[in-house]
Amino acid sequence: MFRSYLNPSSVRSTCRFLSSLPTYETLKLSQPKSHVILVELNRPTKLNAMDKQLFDELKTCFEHLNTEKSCRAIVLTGTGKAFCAGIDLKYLSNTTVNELSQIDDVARKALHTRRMIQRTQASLRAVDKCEKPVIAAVHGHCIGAGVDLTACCDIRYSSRDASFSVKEVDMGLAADVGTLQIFPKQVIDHSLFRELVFTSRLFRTEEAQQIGLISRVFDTRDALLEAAVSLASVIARKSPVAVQGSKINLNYARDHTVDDNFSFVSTWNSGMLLTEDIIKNVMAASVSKDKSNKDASDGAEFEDI
Ligand SMILES: CCC/C=C/C=C/C(=O)SCCNC(=O)CCNC(=O)[C@H](O)C(C)(C)COP(=O)(O)OP(=O)(O)OC[C@H]1O[C@@H](n2cnc3c(N)ncnc32)[C@H](O)[C@@H]1OP(=O)(O)O
Repeated sequence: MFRSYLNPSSVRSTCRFLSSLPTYETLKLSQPKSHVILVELNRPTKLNAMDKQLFDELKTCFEHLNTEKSCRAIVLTGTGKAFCAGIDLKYLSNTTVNELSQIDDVARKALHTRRMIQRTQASLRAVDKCEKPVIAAVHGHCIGAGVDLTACCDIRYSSRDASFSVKEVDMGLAADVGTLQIFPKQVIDHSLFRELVFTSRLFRTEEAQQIGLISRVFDTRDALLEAAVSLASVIARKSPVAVQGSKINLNYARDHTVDDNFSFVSTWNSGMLLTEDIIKNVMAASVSKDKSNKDASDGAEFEDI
């Protein structure tokens, strides 16, 4: 299906790029447009539930894409009928019951668990820390760690059939890989968000939009993917210095005080304002003015980083 997005001019760079990509068992990668990478969680028979291998591969994949020059924007979705049904319950019980039963000392049990949690956090944080914008395209079930994963994405779109649950309270735990750590800095309706966290109840796109979890909803999955890929392509045509600098500054601002944010960006831009991309944008804008183009960066082509 995604091959239909390819246009002849991007085919050569697509092939060059794809041949250099590592392959994964639990992820599927493709390049639907120039500089856009589609990452699909790929355990469809388990509704893309996340086991150790998927967590590990997710981290490796996003760390790779972070420095991959041919990638400027990423769409993250799931194969099959769901985005993600959360942590793999077999993996969870293996790590929390079987492995711990072989350790006697309570402190050592705690440290073993802590390492497992931190490993899982590092996997999802690789998405958050990736300097290329990540657009989540959510369809079907999005449960537990699936919601955590969307919290690590920059933009979240869904299809109308999507349903969500912050399932962790029903599992007897506080969500620890994104939902409670990132969303409180982003959601609009904190009262509804807390209700959804405390009850674990399933909610649909209307409430997901109300709290600000989802920004746009599409009638079908095809329309969702087309919109997500097309948005990624718009972003990928912009100056990567500006886009990646914006993501770095947005994440920094989320995690620091206003004073810190102003200080950080002054230092950041003291170097970044020297980029040739500014000249290219100014020139493209003056040309586009003549031609009444809407998009100032239309026509400008930027070097990969
Ligand atoms: C330290 C780490 C911190 C992380 C914490 C994370 C916490 C969480 O993620 S809590 C949430 C855990 N997930 C769940 O509780 C969801 C479990 N799944 C379901 O309730 C149902 O599958 C669902 C309502 C999503 C869909 O139901 P449906 O009838 O449409 O499909 P099923 O026949 O149930 O599922 C199809 C096959 O997928 C397997 N599967 C689904 N979810 C999981 C999962 N989370 N882990 C492992 N496997 C899962 C399901 O067993 C079916 O497989 P099979 O039996 O082989 O056909």
